[in-house]
Amino acid sequence: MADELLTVAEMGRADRAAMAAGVPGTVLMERAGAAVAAAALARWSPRPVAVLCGPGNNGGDGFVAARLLAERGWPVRLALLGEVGALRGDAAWAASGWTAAPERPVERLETGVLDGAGLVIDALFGAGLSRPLTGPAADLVMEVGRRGLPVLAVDVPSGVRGDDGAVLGCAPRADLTVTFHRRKPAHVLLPGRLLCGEVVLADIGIPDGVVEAIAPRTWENGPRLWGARYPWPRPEGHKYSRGHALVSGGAVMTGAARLAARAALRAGAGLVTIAVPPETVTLYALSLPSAIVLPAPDGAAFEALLDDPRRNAVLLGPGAGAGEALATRVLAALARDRSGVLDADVFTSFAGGLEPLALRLHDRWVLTPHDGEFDRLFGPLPGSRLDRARAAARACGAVVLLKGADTVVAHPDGRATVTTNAPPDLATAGSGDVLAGLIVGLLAQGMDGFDAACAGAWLHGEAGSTVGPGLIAEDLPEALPAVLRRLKAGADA
Ligand SMILES: NC(=O)C1=CN([C@@H]2O[C@H](COP(=O)(O)OP(=O)(O)OC[C@H]3O[C@@H](n4cnc5c(N)ncnc54)[C@H](O)[C@@H]3O)[C@@H](O)[C@H]2O)[C@@H](O)CC1
Ligand SMILES: Nc1ncnc2c1ncn2[C@@H]1O[C@H](COP(=O)(O)OP(=O)(O)O)[C@@H](O)[C@H]1O
Ligand SMILES: [K+]
Repeated sequence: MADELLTVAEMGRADRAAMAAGVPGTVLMERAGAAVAAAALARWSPRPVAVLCGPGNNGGDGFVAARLLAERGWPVRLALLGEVGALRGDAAWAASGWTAAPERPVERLETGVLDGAGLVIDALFGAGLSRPLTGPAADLVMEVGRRGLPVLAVDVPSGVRGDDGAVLGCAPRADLTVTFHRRKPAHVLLPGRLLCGEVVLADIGIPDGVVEAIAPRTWENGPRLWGARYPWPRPEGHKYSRGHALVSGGAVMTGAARLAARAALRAGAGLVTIAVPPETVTLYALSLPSAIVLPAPDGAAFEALLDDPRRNAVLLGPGAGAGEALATRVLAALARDRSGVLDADVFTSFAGGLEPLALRLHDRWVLTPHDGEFDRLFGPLPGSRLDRARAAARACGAVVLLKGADTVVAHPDGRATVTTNAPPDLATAGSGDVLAGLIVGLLAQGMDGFDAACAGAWLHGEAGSTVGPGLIAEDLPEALPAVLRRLKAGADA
């Protein structure tokens, strides 16, 4: 499946470009409807179908699918929101193909159309959804849910907004969603992703050059985006050529930096130094034999460690304790030519204002807030998670990774990815510390900020899926070798 995600506006441009290149709209619609019918035939045994059509081109796709399933002998009932006479353009053409047979009526959109149905094809609204579902459309969607009927959604489940996956009013929970040419953000962002079921991407004959011309800025995260630049160890390499991460460890919440350091080592950093309060050296050293544990009693001692240019990537925040001392360490790291990750308590330490950070940050730094930390640092920004992460990255000049079940990574230049492989088992204490450690480990090996954030988020999700139920944060670094072995086998192929 292609990784690009097209906004509704970009998809509109793709449709128009295809038509300008000589592919008529009716041909695109015929192929879209045929893909829907084919998906129904592939997934379900022959059964009575209720096709719910809306007043636009999404409804047009429904008319085509209805005709093709009826031609295959499936009992099909079709109901339309509005009047056939009010349909325009390609949708009117598609409706005429259905009504050409006198035994195929167009029913009013009322719940009775569901009687006897073993499958619902939801072709009410797709890209054109412009306001919340109300009236008969909402009634039908609610009734489909009450009856527990299987649903095949055309493009998106009706009520789900294509650009952000938000539900306007209500939307059905589909078993299968057939979308066209490229997926939209709604197929990967929550709650939309959870309502789509399985997503099938259908080729409707829009030439590939069209996507290149549109140059989309959003992708589903995966190794195809960054795998070619993954920093695998080289035969002629040695530990000093694999980077040296410096992790700042706290006095009380010592687990956070230990988890992060272990993840940085597993991600392949040649060396990891943890700078810790002197009274905790033994504790850190005993639990992490492969890390270098050095005492840093104060800010000056930490700066002395930073001054060694071989320590090329820095992690600040996990378990650090919010306040002036942490803020000073962050500004000291940013004053030097380093890359790094800012996480956890850093966001509280700079909650008063972004300016001191924004003045010094650049795109070899990655900020990894969850939603609460994000709002603390950037304020309550409007829009989808994609919009908000992009605006934050632009505002601070660094890569922003907004954590969650649909983690977004955004670069200040507007590129963004959505990560879809993270299981809910990752919602456990310390799992974010492991993510921060993975990213700093990759930065230490020379990956750029965007690649390191994307690769880190993806590896984190894969490690989480490998462990599955019962996962605790300690398991994640240990799951990494198997994940990396699989990644390497794919990358080498
Ligand atoms: N040539 C094309 O443009 C193609 C379009 N395709 C299909 O066309 C769809 C987009 O078609 P449209 O742009 O016509 O949009 P839709 O069919 O999604 O809906 C547009 C219509 O619904 C109305 N509407 C929006 N929200 C409403 C609400 N909550 N309650 C009542 N009415 C509402 C709008 O005023 C408009 O009349 C895609 O999702 C896809 O399924 C496919 O056939 C592929 C080719
Ligand atoms: N429901 C979920 N599904 C998938 N991943 C999740 C979910 N909830 C949280 N996560 C992931 O778990 C990690 C939690 O990080 P964080 O909130 O910083 O926890 P901690 O500070 O305890 O380490 C993040 O990577 C986040 O994306
Ligand atoms: K739909």
